[in-house]
Amino acid sequence: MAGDQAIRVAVRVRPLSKSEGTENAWQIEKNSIFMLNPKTQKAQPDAVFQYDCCYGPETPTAEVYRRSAQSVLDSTLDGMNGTLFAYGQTSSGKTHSMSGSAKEPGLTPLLVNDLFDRIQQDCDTNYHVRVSYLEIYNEELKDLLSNATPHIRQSMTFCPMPPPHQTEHVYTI
Ligand SMILES: Nc1ncnc2c1ncn2[C@@H]1O[C@H](COP(=O)(O)OP(=O)(O)OP(=O)(O)O)[C@@H](O)[C@H]1O
Repeated sequence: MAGDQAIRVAVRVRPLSKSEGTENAWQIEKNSIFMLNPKTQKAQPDAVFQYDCCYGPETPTAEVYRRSAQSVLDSTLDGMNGTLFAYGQTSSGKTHSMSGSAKEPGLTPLLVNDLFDRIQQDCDTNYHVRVSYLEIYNEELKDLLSNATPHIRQSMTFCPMPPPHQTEHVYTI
């Protein structure tokens, strides 16, 4: 558990695409999203949604990681279970936030790099790191690390390997 809550919910709003126009339908203030009246562009006080964190399009993934994901790693290294997942409709930015790109790495590579940095700093402890990568789509489970999806395995090069005497890697497929 990070902080005083077991579950924390953050909202990240992506930039509008060209087809979506230029006028925002919302406004972020602290941890709240206000829906705007389309005519007046003013916040509608009866349409306010509160979350643990709200991020607008200007917030880089590294900041989202620092404020909303790093504490999950902290808790996990303290022996607790932690889960970080993205949820949203198609095109809302899940892949951008979780996987990202070489230019702006997502929460997964940022967390994995952070994990191995911390493992490297702790010479007194043996760590087992297990990785599985699954997709559930239309109620079908796909193993993304199997030989059937080599392009995905090849793309997983973000993780620097620490010296073998410090860490044992067990890839559970
Ligand atoms: N915070 C952001 N900043 C800039 N671009 C973003 C951001 N979030 C998403 N995008 C862009 O919006 C588009 C849709 O995002 P993405 O593919 O991550 O959505 P998704 O939720 O994974 O969609 P799907 O469920 O269909 O796979 C992509 O072109 C992505 O680069």
